[in-house]
Amino acid sequence: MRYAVGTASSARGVTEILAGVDLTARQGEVTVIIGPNGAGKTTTLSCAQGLLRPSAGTVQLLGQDPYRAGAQLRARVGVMLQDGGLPQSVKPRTLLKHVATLHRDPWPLEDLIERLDLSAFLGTTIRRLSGGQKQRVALAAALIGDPELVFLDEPSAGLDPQSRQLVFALIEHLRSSGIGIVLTTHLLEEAQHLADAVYILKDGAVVRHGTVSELTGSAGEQHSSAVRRLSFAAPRAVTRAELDDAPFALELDSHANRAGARWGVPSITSPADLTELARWWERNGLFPAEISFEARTLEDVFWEVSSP
Ligand SMILES: Nc1ncnc2c1ncn2[C@@H]1O[C@H](COP(=O)(O)OP(=O)(O)OP(=O)(O)O)[C@@H](O)[C@H]1O
Repeated sequence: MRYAVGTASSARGVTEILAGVDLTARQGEVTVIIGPNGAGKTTTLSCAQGLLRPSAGTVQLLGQDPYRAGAQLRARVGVMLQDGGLPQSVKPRTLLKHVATLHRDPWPLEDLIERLDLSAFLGTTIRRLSGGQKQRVALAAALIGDPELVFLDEPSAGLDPQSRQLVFALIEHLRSSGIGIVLTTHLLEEAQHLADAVYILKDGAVVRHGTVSELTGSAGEQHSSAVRRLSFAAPRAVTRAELDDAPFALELDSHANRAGARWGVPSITSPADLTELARWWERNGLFPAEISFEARTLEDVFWEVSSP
């Protein structure tokens, strides 16, 4: 699957929402779109699915223009919308059975029920389900046709940790079966865990894209690929004069208690930087109670690119 959207607009062609979205998603991969509220994630998915027609640019879905394509293309694609889009007065089993009959070779219903742990509420009217239960039914409805690719708009929003694990496992199963998955999420840990490719959208444009390791290794012009984040627990409060003497900007990670505070040093790029920091500890008699060292996360990159 490939699609590139130059500019998209509403059906009346008056509102420019996307300008600068060039995105390719591949079969057998999880492509994750992240970005602040209103960045254009749902609009990008709507263009890709053929629900909106871009006023400029091209969109290709499984080699076809999704806006003009017919039912045959739609049958190959699974879609889970942000608001669920489920009929409220039917029961999940009835709905899933019905959707299955619309497809030539549906996903075995009992297997999907088990994977998403739906059995306890299959006979309850959808209107009466909890948000997380509805979410899982919506995911099952997107998958029952055994699609070649799926679009999932915030699939884990509102799920409890157990249900989220089920959804993660199912997404990994889809990937290993060669299905393409395009999803949006606000959970950056989830994105980091699942994504083969990440696109960060801001104000209707892609501002960064790449694999998680590409993004966490190189985002931000001032950072080299060796950037790590070090944090340490100070044995006591650090004075203003000591802070002024520090070789790097220190960030307060947690508030001071009797044992001192936890400080972050975001810009350690070499052993020489570490030596300088250790000299500062030595000069000030600050032998840390604990030190940890972490690679930057997708969340760090997200904050860098989304801060004004
Ligand atoms: N039909 C429309 N007409 C006018 N403006 C729209 C339309 N649809 C979306 N927008 C605007 O376009 C922008 C992008 O919306 P979109 O729903 O794609 O964002 P999003 O990244 O999915 O946000 P969220 O994280 O809140 O779901 C928003 O400012 C929204 O108000």
